[in-house]
Amino acid sequence: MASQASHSELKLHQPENFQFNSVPDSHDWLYLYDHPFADPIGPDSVPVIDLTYSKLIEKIGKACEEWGVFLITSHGIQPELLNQLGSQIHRLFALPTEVKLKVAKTEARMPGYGGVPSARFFPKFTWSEGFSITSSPREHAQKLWPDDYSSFCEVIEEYKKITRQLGCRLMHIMLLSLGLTEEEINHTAIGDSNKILTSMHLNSYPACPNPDRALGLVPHTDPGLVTILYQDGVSGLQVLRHKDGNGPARWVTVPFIPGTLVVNMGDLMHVLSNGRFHNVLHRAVVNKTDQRLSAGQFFVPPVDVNVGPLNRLITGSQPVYKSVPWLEYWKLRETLYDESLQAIKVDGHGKEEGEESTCKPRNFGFEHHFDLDKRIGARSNRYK
Ligand SMILES: C=C1C[C@]23C[C@@]1(O)CC[C@H]2[C@@]12CCC[C@@](C)(C(=O)O1)[C@H]2[C@@H]3C(=O)O
Ligand SMILES: O=C(O)CCC(=O)C(=O)O
Ligand SMILES: [Fe+2]
Repeated sequence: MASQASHSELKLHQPENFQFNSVPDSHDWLYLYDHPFADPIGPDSVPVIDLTYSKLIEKIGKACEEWGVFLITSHGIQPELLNQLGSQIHRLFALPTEVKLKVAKTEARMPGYGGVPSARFFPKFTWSEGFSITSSPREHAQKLWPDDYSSFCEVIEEYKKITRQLGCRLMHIMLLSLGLTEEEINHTAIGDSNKILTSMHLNSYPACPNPDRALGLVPHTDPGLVTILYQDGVSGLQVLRHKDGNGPARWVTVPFIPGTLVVNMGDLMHVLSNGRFHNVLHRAVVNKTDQRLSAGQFFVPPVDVNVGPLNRLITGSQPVYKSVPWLEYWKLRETLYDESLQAIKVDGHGKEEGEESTCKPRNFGFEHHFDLDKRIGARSNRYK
């Protein structure tokens, strides 16, 4: 059970409690315009890949290398299931705060209602609520809806099962695109799809009185292999685009296209591919009129598996990263955040030109107003 202290802190920072006409200082970000916003039409439009395409392997490989994110259509998940997922997420976040607090997280990485672990590296609160699901949601659902918890569980379980197969299929295609044979794929850390682990995180970004000043989700890369993201009708996900050498880094909005799902590369896919696949930096912004809902499904290998550049990719060339157990990398992420990849680089592979820390400067221009160490302390205490 979460302590009273964490309950009151969580409650204080839930946007639904804000009856203000403007964003309070605790949620007021200065850093939103660190990079310009791209025109989403033309060369800066996120690739959309129909999974029934011919030359699918090449198309997926290209999108992984050039973008690190793409939208998929014809993925085989019934629109009805996606609609049900959207309705259940809506039903969850529409519950009164006191009810949601019955299942508040006791720690950032635990399942339940609350924020995301990466938020503690940032000086301000985000305009969002979250709900993490690591195994079955049943125990929490029973507390939220004692008389009707099964519909939530059934939809989540079904969606998890189907997207799990989809994610494993996509990762298989990604490895084929890197030139691996079926035999070689079987010997990789992710060759056995039965061993892949997944977890889910549901997000609600309430409409915000001043979206130019608030952020839905802090800029981050996903630490694992890949993520499949469902968005329920409103766009808000932005990816930082700078890989094509064409102009300065810019935030590109991933459009909402009905029936599509977003796929993005995490740090481990970047490592496995010896830096070829782009672990895309992304964040979520909010808007003035609509609540936005999303659901991320995160794919990771078993904790004890060693993750390093694939043998096939380092024969004849230098590995860019060391091979480390996934658990070790995960711990590095917990402390170093956006500098964790740098920590496992093979000596001699310094920062690439143009490569910058994802959230630099750490104080986000708040140095005159803000003591970030205190904020990180306050945020971690929330889970104590
Ligand atoms: C299920 C999980 C994956 C996640 C950590 C968590 O325990 C709960 C939230 C998830 C999320 C969402 C935002 C980005 C992210 C990196 C974070 O800080 O929290 C991911 C996490 C992850 O992939 O580790
Ligand atoms: O809600 C979104 O669009 C982004 C979610 C996300 O990046 C995450 O949960 O890791
Ligand atoms: Fe993410």
